[in-house]
Amino acid sequence: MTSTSPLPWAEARETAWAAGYAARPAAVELPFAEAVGSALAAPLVAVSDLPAFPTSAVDGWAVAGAGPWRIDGEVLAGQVPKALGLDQAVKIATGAQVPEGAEGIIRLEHSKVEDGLVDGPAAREWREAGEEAVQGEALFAAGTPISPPVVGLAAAAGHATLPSHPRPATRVVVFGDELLTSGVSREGRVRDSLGPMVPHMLTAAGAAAGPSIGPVEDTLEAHVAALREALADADLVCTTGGTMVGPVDHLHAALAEIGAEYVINTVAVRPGFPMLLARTKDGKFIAGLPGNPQSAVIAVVSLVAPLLAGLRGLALPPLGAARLAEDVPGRGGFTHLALVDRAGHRLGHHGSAMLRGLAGAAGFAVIGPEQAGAAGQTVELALVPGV
Ligand SMILES: Nc1nc2c(c(=O)[nH]1)N[C@H]1C(S)=C(S)[C@@H](COP(=O)(O)OP(=O)(O)OC[C@H]3O[C@@H](n4cnc5c(N)ncnc54)[C@H](O)[C@@H]3O)O[C@H]1N2
Ligand code: MOO
Repeated sequence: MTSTSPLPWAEARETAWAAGYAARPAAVELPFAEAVGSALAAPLVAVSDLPAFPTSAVDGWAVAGAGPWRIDGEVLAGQVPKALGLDQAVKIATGAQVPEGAEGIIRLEHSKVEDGLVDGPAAREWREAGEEAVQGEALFAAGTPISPPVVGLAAAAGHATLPSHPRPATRVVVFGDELLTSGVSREGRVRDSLGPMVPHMLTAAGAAAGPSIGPVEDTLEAHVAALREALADADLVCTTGGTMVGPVDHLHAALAEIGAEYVINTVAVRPGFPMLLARTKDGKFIAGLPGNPQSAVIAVVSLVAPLLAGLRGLALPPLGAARLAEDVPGRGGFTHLALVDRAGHRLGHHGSAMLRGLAGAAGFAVIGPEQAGAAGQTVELALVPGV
């Protein structure tokens, strides 16, 4: 590991995001399923009025003139009604186009039918054309996150695709001879928990995550080969383990070997400080997640999720808030990311080698450098993608 001073945590988040944003792929028209989770690259404009025609809000009778009204057929949703004559009524379904000439609708439950005539209180119980939007109106500005309701509205407003930034392809490369992919941990060897877990977090953070690679043998040659294999079909490769200076920690040497340059090399955060972000000459990213499983997740939260947000054209992921139910110690000059539940209590089993606390957490309470958290205090909460 080259000797650089760890970057302050808040700055590391912003640096990772800015690197992603600057490298975001050109916006293209993407089908909804691929656009969701990105940001609009152009304003979303209504292709038609919304509703495109007056639409009944109730099941009832559309009427014209003075009652009682003579019943003349029915109009269902999806049909085009004929114009309504004076003193006539047509049975109408919720969502059906209101006939021209209609002056009111009587709700079915308020109507009385007798001898082919209907009577009851009529009101304008329909949605006017263009009530939600008029043709050509900008519904959302460029940069708006494409959430599921934005997709729904885009469909309602007549679109089939959205101009947005494609999901970055990602691969996870798991380093470590000591790792097992089946059975129980034994004889100095432990089950790989990161290969099965991290891709789901990447998916939740907006990536198209391919299957994990590894465990990779603890030699420099094997590390370099695995990195090259992963980079061949990924925009971002997340490695796990090997970030430190142990006898078989080859990540830094492998990065040098493939000519990658550091964007971030260590972050002033506990746990997780050996995390890093590097970039290859052809602009692909490599995130080095520490091997301790909770530390690896902290690297996803701190560097990878902001990077992916930038690559999708989104703003830096906002932090939530947590009201601490108990005191939380600081970590000197480092930011402390402390697992808390929804009530603001610290979770047991929160060691950096453990996932048990994380699995039941609301997120990481952020205790800044040279600070401590006090019971009752509201602090920022770093959210874990997919949790
Ligand atoms: N001399 C020092 N040693 C260590 C320091 C230090 O400052 N000085 N920092 C510690 C910290 S903090 C961390 S975090 C780890 C980072 O280690 P590496 O990224 O090099 O990871 P490994 O050594 O390969 O593994 C650490 C630990 O995690 C287990 N592990 C690794 N990968 C997986 C996986 N896919 N699934 C489950 N568990 C995994 C591995 O068995 C080790 O127990 O360095 C400390 N050391
Ligand atoms: O940074 Mo290590 O991640 O404290 O366990």
